[in-house]
Amino acid sequence: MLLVKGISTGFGKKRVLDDVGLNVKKGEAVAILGHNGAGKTTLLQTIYGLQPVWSGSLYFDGKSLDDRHAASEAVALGMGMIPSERFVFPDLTVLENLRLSGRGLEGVLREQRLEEAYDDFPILSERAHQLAGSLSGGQQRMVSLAMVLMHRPRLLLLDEPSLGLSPAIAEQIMARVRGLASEGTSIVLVEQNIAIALSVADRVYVLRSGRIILEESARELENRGREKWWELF
Ligand SMILES: Nc1ncnc2c1ncn2[C@@H]1O[C@H](COP(=O)(O)OP(=O)(O)OP(=O)(O)O)[C@@H](O)[C@H]1O
Repeated sequence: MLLVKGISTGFGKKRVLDDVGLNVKKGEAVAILGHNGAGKTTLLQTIYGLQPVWSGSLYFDGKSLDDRHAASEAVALGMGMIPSERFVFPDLTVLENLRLSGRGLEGVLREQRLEEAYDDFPILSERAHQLAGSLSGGQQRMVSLAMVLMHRPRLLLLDEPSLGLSPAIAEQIMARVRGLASEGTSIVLVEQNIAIALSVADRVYVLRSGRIILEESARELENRGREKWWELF
């Protein structure tokens, strides 16, 4: 579904990603692990089209993304991204956020997706007419995910979805992400919390100073034992 071949990028003269390669199959969940500043967010942004590619190539669903012009093409291509910072319109209600995200969808389909969002996260139905900015951090994260899912992306990019959430809420969100993968959505997940990453990921890549230093299955990483995890970074 996604093939990243030897990409490099950065900011100004500073190189942040150096010859990074990875692949994600249909319905596969891949986690990107690494220290702060390793380049994980930059990698997601580059895949989504928010960051120019200095060298290397990206392929999505077998097609080259070399001639992509703007990140605004990502949704039409079938990508969705949830950044780590809050990503709702705080002065709009939950329902208005979801409807806004679903603009461009045909009316019946949009209403159907809305109902599915409420099925995924019943609390959003209860809070439909509440301003999104007044919700808890976890509920806002649910709104973000539901907004992105209005377009049923084939590739979902998630930047630290569990950050700052209680374990119960994080698990609720990750359970939905696991469900999406089992329904065929490909996932790229950036996570600081390795246990949470392993609860979703089939495979992991470790990024250090902008380079991939390890790729292995989630099971292999699990088998190393928790106490060995940090040595990898
Ligand atoms: N807009 C920017 N302008 C200049 N440098 C940036 C910018 N965004 C990120 N960087 C730098 O790029 C490097 C990688 O940052 P990035 O956010 O991709 O890392 P990360 O692995 O996601 O870390 P974190 O877990 O802290 O978010 C860092 O050195 C960071 O300071």
